[in-house]
Amino acid sequence: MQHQSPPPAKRRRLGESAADKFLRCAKFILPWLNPQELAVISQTCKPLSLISKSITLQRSLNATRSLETLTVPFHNSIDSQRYAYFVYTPFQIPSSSPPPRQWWGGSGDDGSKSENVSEGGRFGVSLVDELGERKFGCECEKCEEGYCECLGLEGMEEIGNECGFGCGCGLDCTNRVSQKGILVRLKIVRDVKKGWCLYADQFIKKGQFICEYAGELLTTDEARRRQKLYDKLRSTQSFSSALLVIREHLPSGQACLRINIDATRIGNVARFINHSCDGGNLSTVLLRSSGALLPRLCFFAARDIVAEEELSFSYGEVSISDKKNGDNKKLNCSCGSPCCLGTLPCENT
Ligand SMILES: C[S@@+](CC[C@H](N)C(=O)[O-])C[C@H]1O[C@@H](n2cnc3c(N)ncnc32)[C@H](O)[C@@H]1O
Repeated sequence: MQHQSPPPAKRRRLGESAADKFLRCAKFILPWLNPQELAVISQTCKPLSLISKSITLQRSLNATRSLETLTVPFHNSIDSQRYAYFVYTPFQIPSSSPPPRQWWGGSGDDGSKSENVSEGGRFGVSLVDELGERKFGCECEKCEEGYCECLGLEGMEEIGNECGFGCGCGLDCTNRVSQKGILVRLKIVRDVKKGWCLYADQFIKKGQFICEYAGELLTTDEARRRQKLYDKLRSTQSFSSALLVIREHLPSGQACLRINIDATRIGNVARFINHSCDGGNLSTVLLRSSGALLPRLCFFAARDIVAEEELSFSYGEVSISDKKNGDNKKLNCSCGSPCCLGTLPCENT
């Protein structure tokens, strides 16, 4: 049998199709890479450099990886960092080590919401069994605006109740304002002193829901371990952590529920909200939802907020020990408010 080589034109087509396959694979794989890996691979050849550039652009256009209804872009006019890299979750999740990879910035990532967030997912740790049966909850089917007969308020301003997975009503219930994701236009802006900052990109009315503080739920031991690691990283390089500790005093007054949420590696846009010594323009509410084991920390507009305003809240009281902390641990505050204390509150984990 005689083997005939294809004519030159056909050979070129065969060559092109191998290149096409290579590019198709690259377009599939590169969005899974982190910025360092992307930078390395972009130096190997021109086509991969072009794909990396397009991924970087897509990433800078939407921090939410299409897991929210609205896009949240990055804006940076002060240095070359185009975006902040972290894994996006719209809700609290159990801690994950190592953090999973997440596809981000490929073509087709057009900013439209790609996945419906399940009710179970939104509540993180729920009191619903594996078959989805309610273990407890209420029978409500229709609730009044902001009120469900089944859920009595605790009488504490910063704690609220919403219908949830354990209720008979659906996601369109009016008593679930914090469960529909981010519905106000936001953007993430780079500042010389504070790093990334979350900004309003539209007028936001007082009382409107902004977002929840989403991230990994940690045990206290793990929170302490990570805080030590973050303090060390900060002492050697420019590094921002987003580990929040919430203490909820239970009605008995005898016990305190401690919740550690780390949005440093896995989180949502709330990880970009900076501290302000004057309390900022956001109020925080611990929201309990029927069927959920743990409350969620949610941000609401504390007053009318205009477009282009930075969103901020108070990270807590600045203690004398925060001010005395050695240079390694002490963080200077640049909130710019007239009552600025010059030091960021430091969580004593
Ligand atoms: C939850 S993160 C906020 C987002 C952060 N700016 C970033 O670039 O990712 C908390 C960190 O932001 C910085 N930060 C927050 N508020 C600040 C303030 N008022 N002044 C200076 N830095 C601030 C500190 O580095 C702090 O550890």
